[in-house]
Amino acid sequence: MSKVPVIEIFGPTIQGEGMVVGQKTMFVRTAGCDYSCSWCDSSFTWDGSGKHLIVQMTADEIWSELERLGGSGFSFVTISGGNPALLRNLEALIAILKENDIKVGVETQGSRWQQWLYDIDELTISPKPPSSRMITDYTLLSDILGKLQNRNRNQHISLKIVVFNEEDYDYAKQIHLRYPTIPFYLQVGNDDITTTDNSLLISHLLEKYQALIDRVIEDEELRDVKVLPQLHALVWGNKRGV
Ligand SMILES: C[S@@+](CC[C@H](N)C(=O)[O-])C[C@H]1O[C@@H](n2cnc3c(N)ncnc32)[C@H](O)[C@@H]1O
Ligand SMILES: Nc1nc2[nH]cc(C(=O)O)c2c(=O)[nH]1
Ligand code: SF4
Ligand SMILES: [Mg+2]
Repeated sequence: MSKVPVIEIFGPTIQGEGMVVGQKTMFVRTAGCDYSCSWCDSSFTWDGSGKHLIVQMTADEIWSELERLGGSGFSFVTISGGNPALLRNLEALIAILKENDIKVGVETQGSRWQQWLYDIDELTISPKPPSSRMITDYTLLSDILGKLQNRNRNQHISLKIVVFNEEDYDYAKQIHLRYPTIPFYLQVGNDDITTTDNSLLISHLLEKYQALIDRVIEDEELRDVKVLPQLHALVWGNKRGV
């Protein structure tokens, strides 16, 4: 059976971000990314610092670990990374999850296509703004979004842009104008991804959330938008595995 590089499996917890925020879920985090965002809060998946944590696992092994951790107390699994869309082999895991009536969410940046993206119930595509120092390939992004929209299944997709500054805000707006029919989320950027001082971090992130809300309120051009913090950061700070 084919294997995928897994760097952590955790939960049950809640989805802290985006369109299914608050959803009770397990997480499977795959290793490896084709990007290297300047502010990545999961850089251990790709920068070598988490190399010792990577385990090559079959779909059956991942399912067993999910059951061991979550028992029968979950109905949703979120696959994140790194970029899970680098891995064609995730097909087998998604099939097992479906067989067990588990809803599947995926977090990816819209830089790679896989056929199994059609089978994801809640798919978040998160193109990266200028502050990340990554360059968006709009031809590829449009191709991916076009495929997903044409299939018109029981799938929910959304665009989620992390905002750190005014340039990012403008980028987010431009993405929304390009793809106006796709549900659109703005997410507060966490610019202190190493601190362990939770009360300081939380008050800082809440201030940034308020500033982002204020920016949207005054903006008559941005109407159909949801503005969210990373809920898990407000509850647990920068703690890993939650
Ligand atoms: C770690 S990434 C993994 C999935 C995929 N590589 C991606 O970027 O969409 C999961 C989500 O966390 C967001 N994220 C990463 N670092 C962040 C930070 N410092 N502040 C806010 N969101 C962040 C990403 O934009 C993405 O939406
Ligand atoms: N609770 C929780 N929610 C999340 N939403 C997206 C996450 C991610 O790192 O992809 C994440 C995470 O790491 N934890
Ligand atoms: S695309 Fe996602 S995992 Fe990759 S570096 Fe950027 S935020 Fe991190
Ligand atoms: Mg995270």
